[in-house]
Amino acid sequence: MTEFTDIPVLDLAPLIAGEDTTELARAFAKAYGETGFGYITNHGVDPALREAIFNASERFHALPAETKNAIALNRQHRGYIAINTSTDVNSDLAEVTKPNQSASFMMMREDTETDPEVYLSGSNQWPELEGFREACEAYVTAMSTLGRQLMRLAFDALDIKDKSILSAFDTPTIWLRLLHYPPQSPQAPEDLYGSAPHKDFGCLTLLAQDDVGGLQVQTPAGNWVDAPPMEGALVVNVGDMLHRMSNGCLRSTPHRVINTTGRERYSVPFFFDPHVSTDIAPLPGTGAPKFKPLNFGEFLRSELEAGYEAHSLTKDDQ
Ligand SMILES: O=C(O)CCC(=O)C(=O)O
Ligand SMILES: [Fe+2]
Repeated sequence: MTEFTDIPVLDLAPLIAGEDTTELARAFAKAYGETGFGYITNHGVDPALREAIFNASERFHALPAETKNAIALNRQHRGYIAINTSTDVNSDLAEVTKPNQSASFMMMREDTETDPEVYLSGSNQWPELEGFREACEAYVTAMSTLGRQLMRLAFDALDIKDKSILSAFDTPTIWLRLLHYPPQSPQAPEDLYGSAPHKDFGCLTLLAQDDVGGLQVQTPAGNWVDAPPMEGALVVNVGDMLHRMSNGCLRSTPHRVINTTGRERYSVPFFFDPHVSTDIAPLPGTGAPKFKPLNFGEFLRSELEAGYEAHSLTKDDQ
């Protein structure tokens, strides 16, 4: 694998303008084949939506603990995760013994009802906070549009002729995560993380971060490269499912957050994944399959249940 020292930048202007994307697709293949991370500029998302989501996040995290805990994370994986309650139990990248030094609000697709046949279907838990739900929904609408455009670009980059798989993203599985990282003491133990080393398990993550910094990306040689804030840009990375679909051509790269800046940090990852009924397998045209097919819903169930149990246990301990 090619070693890297910085995170590439991709200008999305031709894609957003509906112009020729041949060069962009080539740049995408290189960036995500080598680094698995990129800064996306000229992505077309209204800066006002970004401002509104950060404002909503700050107001949410400033609410009293009991108000936030009233909507604690449920089995549909929606709601509030308090600090010191989420340990990355599935991490095979580091021995993670201490819970993440961050708190978050998780929103998923807003379904009108919970369908027992569809894992994670349901409605969200909303706090009583004026304008909060509206800000989340408007942001998610814009990011879902961008997510679809980026998935198409990814398949172009892989030279996939039959793009019928795109219909798996018509009713996508999404998470909007409003993260708050308090400052960590520079004297904190080395294995205390804002977010412990992990790979994202889905297809694409579109991350907005404030101006504080703290995100780091691991190189093939095991070094950590900073992914500092870039004004107006989104940090986009590939997760394990797109890695499998691409038959290993696009990388799912480990990353972590350590916030020793002395400042509070807010970030907003948006996870864009296919419907839970989707079977994930190397796509035709990517060569002899290196991965066995798996069902996304079943995969999520095994991934999330372990985390949920660990999270509930920590909560009860407090
Ligand atoms: O806060 C960040 O910058 C990254 C968060 C992250 O990696 C995640 O939520 O998966
Ligand atoms: Fe992540």
